[in-house]
Amino acid sequence: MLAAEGIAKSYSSRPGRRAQRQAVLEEVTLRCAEGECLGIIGASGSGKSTLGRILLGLERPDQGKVTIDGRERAHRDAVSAVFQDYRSSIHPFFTVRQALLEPLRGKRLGRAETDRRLEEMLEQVGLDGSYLERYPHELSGGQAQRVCIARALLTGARWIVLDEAVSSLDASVQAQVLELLERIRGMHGIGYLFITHDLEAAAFLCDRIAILHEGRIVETLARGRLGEARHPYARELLALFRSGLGTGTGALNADKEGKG
Ligand SMILES: Nc1ncnc2c1ncn2[C@@H]1O[C@H](COP(=O)(O)OP(=O)(O)OP(=O)(O)O)[C@@H](O)[C@H]1O
Repeated sequence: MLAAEGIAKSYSSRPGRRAQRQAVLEEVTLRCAEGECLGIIGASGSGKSTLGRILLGLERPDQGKVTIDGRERAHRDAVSAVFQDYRSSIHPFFTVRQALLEPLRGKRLGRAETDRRLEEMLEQVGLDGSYLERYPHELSGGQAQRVCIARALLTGARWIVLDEAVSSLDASVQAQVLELLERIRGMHGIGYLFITHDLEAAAFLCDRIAILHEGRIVETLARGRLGEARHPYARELLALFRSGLGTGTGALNADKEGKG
């Protein structure tokens, strides 16, 4: 179980000035079981990416803790990430092979075993061995994001933080990558923390959706129970979604609330 308990984080809102701090997260508590997909949805500036970085161990909270199976500071290897900006996520001078080798460093695999793993992983994300020698600029956005997903899986992590991981892709490519993520979750039993502003995408992929508003999780809803939201902000968000004014891709054919 990946858990965050009582997370608080603030930043200095005016660097150099004294005691001017902006509270970004307050009392955030969540749990994500292995193999579960927990959506974290909220407007721009609500603190989603900050929470993602804390879950990844890239930043430390001012208060609270992140635990894996009850242990603190165990998350560095257990949690991996795929970010929105797939282009800068892969070093521009690295081939796909070099990018995918990064998480295997220190694993002492022979050349043949390494190649086998890389090709197998590429196939799992819908590419093949012919992509190994390509550079990032020779990939489409969807292909580059598939490489980032393959790299996250090669780390052997038990959870992946997907921070707006499909948001920069065209609508039809978004739908393909979401379907890929769902398939991979079934194959690997890996958990996702799916950070998004897109309720349609979250409703497609996630088992539960936590609604972040002004740094607090105001409500967490199971996918089939989105209609039961009680918090005014959650109800507003869902009403926008239903009226088609939400930020959804419009590319998904899923039965949003009934699926699963
Ligand atoms: N390192 C930092 N230093 C100072 N302020 C920061 C830092 N990181 C984030 N913030 C501030 O914290 C708030 C939340 O930012 P965050 O990126 O977590 O929000 P978000 O919900 O992911 O937004 P978006 O959807 O626009 O990416 C913002 O007001 C942002 O300016």
